[in-house]
Parts: sequence; C-alpha cells; structure tokens
Amino acid sequence: MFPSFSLRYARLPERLRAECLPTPVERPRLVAFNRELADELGFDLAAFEADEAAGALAGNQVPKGAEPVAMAYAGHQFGNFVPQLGDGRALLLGEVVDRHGRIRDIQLKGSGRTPFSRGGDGRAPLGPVLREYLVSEAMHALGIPTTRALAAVTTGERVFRRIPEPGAVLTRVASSHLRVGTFQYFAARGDTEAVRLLADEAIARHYPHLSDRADDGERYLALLDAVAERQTELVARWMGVGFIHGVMNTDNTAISGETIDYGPCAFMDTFDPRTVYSSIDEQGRYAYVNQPVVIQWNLARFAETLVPLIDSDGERAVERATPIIREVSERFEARWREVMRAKLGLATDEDGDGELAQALLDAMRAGRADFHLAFRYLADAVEAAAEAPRLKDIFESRDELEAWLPRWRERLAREEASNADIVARLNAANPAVIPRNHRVAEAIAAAEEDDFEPFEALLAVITDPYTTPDTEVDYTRPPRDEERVLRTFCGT
Ligand SMILES: Nc1ncnc2c1ncn2[C@@H]1O[C@H](COP(=O)(O)OP(=O)(O)OP(=O)(O)O)[C@@H](O)[C@H]1O
Ligand SMILES: [Mg+2]
Repeated sequence: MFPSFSLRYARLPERLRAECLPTPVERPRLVAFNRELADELGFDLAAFEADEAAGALAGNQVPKGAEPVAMAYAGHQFGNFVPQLGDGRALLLGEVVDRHGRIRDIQLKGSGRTPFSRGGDGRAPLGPVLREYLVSEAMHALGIPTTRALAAVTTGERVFRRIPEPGAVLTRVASSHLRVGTFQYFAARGDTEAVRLLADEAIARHYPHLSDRADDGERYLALLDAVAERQTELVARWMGVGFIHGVMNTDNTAISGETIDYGPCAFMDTFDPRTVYSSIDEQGRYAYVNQPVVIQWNLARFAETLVPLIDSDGERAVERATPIIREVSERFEARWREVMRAKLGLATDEDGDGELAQALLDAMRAGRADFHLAFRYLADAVEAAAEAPRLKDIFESRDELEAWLPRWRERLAREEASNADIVARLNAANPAVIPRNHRVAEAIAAAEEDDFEPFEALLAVITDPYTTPDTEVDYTRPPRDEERVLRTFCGT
C-alpha cells in the first residue's frame, strides 16, 4: 500500500538521528484517512485495506522499505536553550517522492518512546492528534504552507495526562522535518560538519536553486536569506487568517517554511492582538501580535548556527548575516501589507494601504468584533449606500467602523474595478469558515466518546474554507460566551 521509501535522512551519519522501532499498540483503529493526500503521495489505494492500514499507521507493522528514525534536535523553548530535545514521540518512516516529483517525509507522531523521550511516554492523546489533523488540513486549504495530516489511528490504550485519555497516533507529512532546532543541536556541540550536512540537505530539498552558488559563504548566507523570506511570509499569512501558533519555539520553526507542531494553536475569534491560547504561556510570549518579533528572534538563532559556514572569520560572518536578520521586520511589514491589501479587496498598491488596514483592526479591537466575520462581511459594505447590518452587528461599538467605511470606499473607487469584482476578490481572500476553537473542542469531545461524526463534518467544511457551508450546524458563527475556549491545555 505504501509507496517506496527513499531513506535520505536514515542514510545521513548516525549522530544526526537514532534508529528506533515504533512500540506496538493494543487495538489500532483507523479513524481518519486522507485519501486525496495518500493518492498524491503515490499510495496504492486499490490495495487499501483499513485494518492493515491501521496496523501500519499505528506502528504495529513497519511498512516495507521503511527504516524508522528519531531525529535529533535541540531548541529554545520560551527563550531558554535546551541542548537535547529530539523526536521524543515521533518517528520518521522515510521519504517518498510524490506524484509531482516532490520529496515528502512520512512521520508517525505518538508511536512510542525513542532515545530522545526524556521523561515522556512517547504517546499522544486523541484530542491533540485530532486538533493537529483539523487545523493543519484547514491551513492547507487556506493555501498556507504546512505539514499535512495523512491519518489518525486510535490505539485502544489510555495515555495519562491530567486525566486518562484515549491514545492515538497521527501520520504527518512534511516537505521535511528539519527545524531551526536541528541545526542548533549540532552547533551547540561544535559539530560544524553536521551543520554543513544539514545545510546542504536543506538546500537540496527546499532551495535547490541555491546549489549552483560556487562560493560556500555566499551559498549558506543565501540559505539564511531564503529561510528568512519563507518564514516571514508564513507569519504574515498566519496573521492574515488570525492564526496563533502558540509554541513558536525554535524546535517548532521549520527550515522549509511550513507551519509545524499544532499544539495549543487556534484561530482567534474576537480580535485582540494580545490573544494567547497556550495554558503554559503566562507571559504571552507567543501572543498573536508578537509572532513577527518571535520569528525574527528564531531566525537570529538559525543565523548563529550558520556562522562557521558563512565565513571562517566569525566576526565577518556575523557582519554578513546581521543585515538579513535586521531586514526581517521590513520584510514582514511588506508581506503583511500584501496580505491585508488582498483582504480589503485591493489589487493595486498605495502607500496608505497598511495604515488603512491597521485602522480597520483598531476598529475591530475597539468594537470587540470577531476577526473572521468582520473581514468576511466587508463584502456587504462595498456599495456606498449599503446598510451592511451583518457587518455592523458584530461590532459592539461602531463609531470607529462607521468612520473607517467611507475611507475604504474612497480607496476602492481608485481600484477601477466593478463592485461585483471587488466582492468576488473579498470573498476569495476572506474565508467563510476556519476551525474555530469551540468547534474543534466539540469535535474532540465527541470523538473521545467514540462519535467521529462532528470531526468529519467539521473537516468537510474547513477544507473548503471560502464557501459558506450549507449545513444545519453554523460553523461560521463565533462562540457564545459559555463556549469560549480561553486556553488550550499544553501538555500534549
Ligand atoms: N509524550 C511525550 N513523550 C516523549 N517526548 C515528548 C512527549 N511530548 C513531547 N515530547 C518532546 O518534547 C519536545 C517538545 O515538544 P513539542 O510539544 O514542541 O513537540 P511535539 O508536539 O511532540 O512534536 P512536533 O514538534 O514534532 O510536532 C519534543 O522534543 C517532543 O518530542
Ligand atoms: Mg514540537
């Protein structure tokens, strides 16, 4: 059933990883399987058999040709350096070449202890597995780079967190699992040769256009620049959909520029830039508004690992890398303005657009408006005479919105586009439905009682995010006060 594995990472020197077999589980049952993705990866779906797939995706049988490894990595967690993390509950089965010729990692998450497990049990509860499944697939449907979810299997075993919970294994697909933390692990040990191997692997897999730069220093500097570009764009796009990652540690920052590790993440409901969901982030380090600064900080940590590759003279290397890190804030601003222009229905570029977008966000904050509905319902207010009651109703106080609308319409007038075109642009840029935290929590609660119907129904609507769902359940509405999920438990 599985496509053939290429074992690139498993063939790298032993110190980059640990060979390790998954720990079998009692009663594997396939509860979600992404057929479309499986097909893209080259799975033989004609030979698909649910029980066999459940066994393989729970780790009870290692698929033919796979050589599972746990990857070594370190990381800054909430600003503190931890020299040894590594896949403590994940195993890379190997890489496959998909139908488009792209190399993709296939990894089990929650498949048992590894040499990097430290005190952990190597397992994952069903709730976090389903949250990662839903949110990563929604992210993909929104067109934002992300790891994907291929399958979820329940294990028939309990895992113990605050309370006993049903266990599960997620099969995750990534264009690679290289993280800033992977580089940090070897840099911290003074192992420049390993950092070079990783940098070469990152270039080969994610930035092949850089491989023909003859000068080593230039090439690794260009790698830093390319990662900075993708990560900056990624964060700008998160901001555009109101996404809060929740644990932007350097070990959760992917070199590919994909979103990775959906722990206590969520899409914001009421707009407040200080929003944070993680139960352990008491200082709000990873709040919505801090994400651009955090990514700059994480990229600076990445740059530090590359110093010996950039120039044998350390000071000169730092001098060469510093402008790239400094530029992250400007780059972010430029990407953010692009994202926001699209959300406002603007195809042309004017100097005041960033400020116009910020003024709407300020109005949303003052009016305690729902982030998603505020943008989605802008389409009602394009016409000068429009009453737009749906839009206005979601603002608790409207003065700032009322002042903003004429400014926006004036700007729209300079677009030289028909109102119908503007409305079409707005509806293509502002999703009708995202996986709201209370719906995710509801789907998880039902699944824990063995009812996967809410999970499936939610998955169906969030993977078609720009279409207003025609369902009995209203997936677009914000949570009622009693449904609001204020914090997501971070002890996955
Ligand atoms: N239950 C567990 N058993 C063993 N190790 C764990 C467990 N939970 C987390 N870890 C390890 O703790 C570190 C930080 O965890 P974090 O929550 O960022 O990652 P994760 O969600 O497990 O995985 P990923 O980043 O691959 O999505 C990682 O090295 C991770 O492997
Ligand atoms: Mg992680």
